[in-house]
Amino acid sequence: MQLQDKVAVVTGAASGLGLGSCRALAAAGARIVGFDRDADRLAALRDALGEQAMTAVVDVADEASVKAGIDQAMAAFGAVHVAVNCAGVADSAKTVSKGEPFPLTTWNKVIAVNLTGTFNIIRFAAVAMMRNAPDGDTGERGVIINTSSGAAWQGQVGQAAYAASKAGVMGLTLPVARDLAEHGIRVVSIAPGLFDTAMVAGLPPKVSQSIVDRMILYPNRMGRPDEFAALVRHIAENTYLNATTISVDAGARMQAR
Ligand SMILES: NC(=O)C1=CN([C@@H]2O[C@H](COP(=O)(O)OP(=O)(O)OC[C@H]3O[C@@H](n4cnc5c(N)ncnc54)[C@H](O)[C@@H]3O)[C@@H](O)[C@H]2O)C=CC1
Ligand SMILES: C[C@]12CC(=O)[C@H]3[C@@H](CCC4=CC(=O)CC[C@@]43C)[C@@H]1CC[C@@H]2C(=O)C=O
Repeated sequence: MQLQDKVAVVTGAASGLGLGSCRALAAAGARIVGFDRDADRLAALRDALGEQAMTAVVDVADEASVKAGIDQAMAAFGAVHVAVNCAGVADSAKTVSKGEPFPLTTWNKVIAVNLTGTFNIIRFAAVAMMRNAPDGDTGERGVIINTSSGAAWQGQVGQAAYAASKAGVMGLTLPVARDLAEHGIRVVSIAPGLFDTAMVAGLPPKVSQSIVDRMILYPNRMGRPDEFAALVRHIAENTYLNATTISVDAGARMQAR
């Protein structure tokens, strides 16, 4: 899809990979609709991108909030062509810790934001995309890009909920692409390795440094949000990519424990 003057909804837009995606899609000429639950940092995004962007405080886990956000995007820009799911949380706990089972509040939160939140955006964005005229050459009406994680294959200690949510994102990619193919809508997920964002800044430095030192092949550093965003842009522009999950992880391979 040619991105010039298209409308891209990005969740998790106030930080990290979502913010990087907003910048890259805007640089390609798209108008940006940034969703996040962090109102203050959304204001900074709007200030940076000016009239090319609108923002809305949206909780992706909340159906009514997502519907209202997509309605706002339609009212402001008249269409949705691209949806990028980056909103996510990484709360962790061991399956049993000090004799106590994994708190279900933590499980439910992680699944609600990472998995149900992704599907909420997919559902409402797809309805909006179906209203687009098909592209004259390709028949394309839209593209949906989700963020899974290397943890979908190789979750670490304490990551049962996070890894399950990200495996869920990977798992829905093919059936949703099948559902939407007849409407000219593609669905592709990305499985990032370790990227330098606020989420990773929340890890103990020893943990992130040990992943970088021992588990990343080359280049031996964390990824930058612009490197993730370059892949988002490529997926949006390359109409032949569909129904798959692409890793961008510098060859990260985790040890058993
Ligand atoms: N940074 C990394 O190394 C990796 C990140 N990921 C995934 O990439 C995505 C983006 O993460 P980062 O940019 O690293 O994190 P981040 O913490 O910098 O950004 C996440 C954004 O999501 C927003 N958010 C959280 N819950 C929300 C909700 N219910 N509704 C709306 N917005 C919400 C936050 O306010 C924040 O702005 C996440 O899904 C994460 O799981 C996956 C693999 C590696
Ligand atoms: C740290 C975190 C969860 C993970 O363990 C993954 C990491 C991204 C790089 C990875 C790739 C893999 O193949 C294995 C898993 C992992 C090390 C994730 C970034 C954010 C996740 C987190 O829990 C943050 O707090």
